[in-house]
Amino acid sequence: MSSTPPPRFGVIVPVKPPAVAKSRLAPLGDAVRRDLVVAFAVDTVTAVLEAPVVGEVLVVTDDHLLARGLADLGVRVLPDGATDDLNGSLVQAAAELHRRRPDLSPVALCADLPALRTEELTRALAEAGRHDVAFVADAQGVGTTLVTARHLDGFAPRFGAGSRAAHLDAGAHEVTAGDVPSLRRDVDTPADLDAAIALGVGSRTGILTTALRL
Ligand SMILES: Nc1nc2c(ncn2[C@@H]2O[C@H](COP(=O)(O)OP(=O)(O)OP(=O)(O)O)[C@@H](O)[C@H]2O)c(=O)[nH]1
Ligand SMILES: C=C(OP(=O)(O)O)C(=O)O
Repeated sequence: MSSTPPPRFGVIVPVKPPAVAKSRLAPLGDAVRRDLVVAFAVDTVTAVLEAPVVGEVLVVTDDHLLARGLADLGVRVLPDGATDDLNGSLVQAAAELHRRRPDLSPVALCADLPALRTEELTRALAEAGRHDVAFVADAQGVGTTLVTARHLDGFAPRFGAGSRAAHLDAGAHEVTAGDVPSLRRDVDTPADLDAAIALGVGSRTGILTTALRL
C-alpha cells in the first residue's frame, strides 16, 4: 500500500505592494500593472498550494487588501519585517515559519511566476532537497526565482541585481531539475509577460490578459 510522504517544505512568497511593484510594467498603464501584480501573486500561490510536498505557505506583504485576498486562498500572511530589505524580511519570515513548523525546510519563491506549474515546482524541490542550500535561476540566467536551505541556519537569500552569481558565489547548488521553464519565467517586463502567456498562465492572469487583449 502506498502512502503520501509528509510535506517537507514551507514556502515564503514575498509580494511588494501593488501600488509600487513591477515598475517595469508601467508602460501597460498603472491600473493594469497593479491588477497584474495581484493576478501573478494569486496564480503563483495557487500553484504552490497544490504541491503535496509543501506543508505551509507564508506570504510576506505590507499590502492589507492583498493580504486579505491571499489569506482567503488558505495561506498565512506576515507584514515585512524590515523596511526596504527583501532578504531581511525573508529571513524574518523563515524564523516565524520555523517557530510554527520546525519540520519544514524554508523556501523563498518570487510572486511573479504566473505560468508556474505545480509539477515543475515539485521536481525542483526534490532536487533542491538533496543539497544544503539551492536556488533556481530566472529565464535570463541572471536573477533568481527560488532559494531554499535544508535548515533555517543556512537560509540566506541574496535576491537583487545579479542574484544568480551571488547564490553561486555563496556555494548554493543551482537546480535545473531537467528543465523547469515555468519556474524560471518571472515577469518583469511586457516582453516577459508575452513569454509567460506563451508558456500558459494561471487562470487569474489568463482572465485578465484575455480581457485586456494582451
Ligand atoms: N514583501 C516584499 N516583497 C518584495 C519586496 N521587493 C520585492 N519583493 C518581491 O520579490 C520578488 C522579486 O522582486 P522583483 O522582481 O524585483 O519585483 P519588483 O520590485 O516589484 O519589480 P520592479 O519594480 O520591476 O523592480 C517579487 O515577488 C516581489 O513582489 C519588498 O520590499 N517586500
Ligand atoms: C530580485 C530579483 O528579481 P528581478 O531580477 O526580477 O528584479 C532577483 O532575480 O534576484
